[in-house]
Amino acid sequence: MQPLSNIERARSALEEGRRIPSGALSSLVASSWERCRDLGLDPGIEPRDVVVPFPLVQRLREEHSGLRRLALAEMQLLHAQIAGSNFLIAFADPDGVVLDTISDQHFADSRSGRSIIPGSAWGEAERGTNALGLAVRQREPVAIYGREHYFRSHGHLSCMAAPILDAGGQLVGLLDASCSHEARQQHTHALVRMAAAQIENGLIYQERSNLFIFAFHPRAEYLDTLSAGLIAVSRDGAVSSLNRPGQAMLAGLPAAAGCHFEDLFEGRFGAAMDGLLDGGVVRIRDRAGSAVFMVCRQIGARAPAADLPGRGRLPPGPAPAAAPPAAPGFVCLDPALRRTMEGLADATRMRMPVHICGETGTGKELMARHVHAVSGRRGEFVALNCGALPETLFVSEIFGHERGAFTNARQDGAPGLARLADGGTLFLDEVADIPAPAQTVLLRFLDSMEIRAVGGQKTRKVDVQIVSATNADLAALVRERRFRADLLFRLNAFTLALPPLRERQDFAAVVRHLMQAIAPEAAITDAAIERLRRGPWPGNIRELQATLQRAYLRGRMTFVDEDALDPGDAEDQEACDACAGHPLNRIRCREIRAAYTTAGSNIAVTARTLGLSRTTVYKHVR
Ligand SMILES: Nc1ncnc2c1ncn2[C@@H]1O[C@H](COP(=O)(O)OP(=O)(O)OP(=O)(O)O)[C@@H](O)[C@H]1O
Repeated sequence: MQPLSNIERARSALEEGRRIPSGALSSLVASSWERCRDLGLDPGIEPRDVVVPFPLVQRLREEHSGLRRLALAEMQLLHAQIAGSNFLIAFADPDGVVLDTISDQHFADSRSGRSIIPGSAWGEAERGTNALGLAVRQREPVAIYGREHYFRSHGHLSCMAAPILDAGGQLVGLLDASCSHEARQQHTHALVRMAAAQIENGLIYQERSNLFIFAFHPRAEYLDTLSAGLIAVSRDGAVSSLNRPGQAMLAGLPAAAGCHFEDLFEGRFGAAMDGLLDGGVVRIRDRAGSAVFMVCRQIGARAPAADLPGRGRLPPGPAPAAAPPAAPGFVCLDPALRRTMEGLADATRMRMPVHICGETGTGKELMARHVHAVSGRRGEFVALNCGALPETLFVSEIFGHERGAFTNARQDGAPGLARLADGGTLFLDEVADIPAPAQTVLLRFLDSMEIRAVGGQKTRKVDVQIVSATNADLAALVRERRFRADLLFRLNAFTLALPPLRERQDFAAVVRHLMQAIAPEAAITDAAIERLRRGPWPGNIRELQATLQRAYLRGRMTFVDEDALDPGDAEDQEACDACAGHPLNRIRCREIRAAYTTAGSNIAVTARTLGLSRTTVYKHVR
C-alpha cells in the first residue's frame, strides 16, 4: 500500500476531528484550519454562497473607484498573459468581497466559477481556508492549492491572492487568480503579485499627481522595473509617499510620510532636484551610506508664485495640460456630468470598456463619440445598433463573414465591424437588446479581443475601445436573468451616467447650443429659456431640439421668445400606428408629426428642419 501523502494525512485528521499532524501542512494553512474548526465549520459540507446584494456592490465599487480603475486595467493585462489556461481573475475589497471578475469562459461556467462572482464574500469565516480570505488576514500574498482549502468541495480549486496596500500601508484591495486544478502555479502567483505591485505604484501616481515622483534602485538597469523604489515629494522636499520596495530599501531610516528627502538621502535636496529635473540618472547615497541611482518619473505641478522658493533653482513646472479634444457640438458644463467624466481619459488609455447609461435622448451616442475623441485613437468610430438584431446577424455584423458563409451573405464577404474599428472605437448602442446567445459570443470577444469571420478559419486580434450604451436598467435585467451578469461587469468597467435634461445645471448652455445649430442667425430670449427650463422633458435633449425647431418654424423670425414656444404641442399629437405601441418611438414620432403640422404639412421643410430624410418623415405622417 502506498504511504499517505502529507496532505492526505492532514485531511483525514481534519475530517475525523483529530489533531492535524505537525509538519504535514505549512503553519499558515494549519493555523487557518484550526481557526475554521474553532468556528465550528464542517469541512465535509458545501459552504453557503455568501453574496452581498448588487446595490452594495455598486456602492463599494464607487467607494473604491480610483483603485478599481487601476485594478481593472491590470486584470485585463493579467488575463491576456494567462488567457486560455482556464483562470478567473478577481478584484476584491479589503474585506474580501469580490467586486469584479475577468475569466476564461469555461471556468466562468463551472460550479467554482459561478461561486466567485461580484458580491461573493471570501472571508475565512464564510468560506474556510482560501487565498483571498487568508491574504485579507495576513496582508501578504497567499496561494492555497487544492485540498489545502478547508472545505472538501473546494479541493479541486487553486487560488493565489495578493494584497494591495496604499502608501500608508493600509490594505485597500486584493487581486486573486483562481483555477480549477490542483497543480502548483508559481508562475501565475508571481504574475498576480506583480500586478498588485503595479497597482500600488499606480495609486501613488494617481493620488500624488501634483507631486514630484522619483524612482530609485541600487542598480540603474532596475529603475524601470517593479523592484524600483518610488518616492513622492513636494517641491520643497517633504516626502508624501514611498512604495513598498522603496520602504524596504530604506529600512532602518525614518522613511515615513512627513519626513524630508534630506532625512533619507545625503546632500542637498535642491542639488539633487537640479540633476533629476535635467532628465538624467543621478547617483546619490542614502543616509545609511548605500548608493542608489535615481531618476525623475513625474514633474510636480507648478506651485503658486508665493510658494516658490526664492533661489530660482527649479525650472518652471510643466505647462497646464491642454484641454482634451471633444466631440463636435458637445456641451458639458453640468457639474454632475463632469464628475461622471473624471478619469475618462485614463480609462480609455487603459482600454477599459466604457458604458453609457441615461434616459432616451440624453446624448448617449454623442457621448460615445466624445469618448472616441478623448481616447485620441486614430482608427474609426464604428457604431452598431444592437436592438432587434437576431443572434446570427449580430455575430456576422461584428465578426464579418466569408464569401457565401450563409444564405443572404454578401458575395464578396464582409470584414465585420470589430475589424473596421481596429485601432478605433466600437460603439454598441442599445446593448440591452443583444439576444442571449450573442451575449456569450460578445463576452468571449471582450475577453480575448480575437475575431474569426463566420465561415472563416483564421482568428486575428484587434485593438478596439469598446463603448456601450442603453437606456434600460441593466442591473434589473440581470436580476431577471435576461442579461448576463458577467457581461455587464465587463462592459461597465467605466460607467458614464448621463443626467436627464431636467436635472442639468447647464440647461441654458444646451438650449443656446441647439439654437445656434438650428438657426445661427436667431437669438433666444432668457424668458424663453426660463419657460423651457420648467418642462419635464421625457425625451430629453432630442425633445428640446424638436421643440426649438418647431418654435423657430412657427416664428420664422430672428428670435425665439416665450410666445413662439409651446412645449406641449407634441403631446397633443397621436403617434402613427407603427410607433403607437412603443413608448420610446412614440415620443420621437409625435415630435415629427408636430413639426410637420407646424411646417404647414410640408414634408421637405419638416425633413430639412429636423435633419431627417424625407422618407423618414413620410413614414410617420402618411
Ligand atoms: N451634451 C450635448 N451637447 C449638445 N447636443 C447634445 C448633447 N447631448 C445630446 N445632444 C443632441 O441631442 C440629440 C440626441 O442625442 P443622442 O442621439 O446622442 O441621444 P441618445 O441618448 O443616444 O438617444 P437614444 O436614447 O434615443 O438612443 C442629438 O441631436 C445630439 O446631438
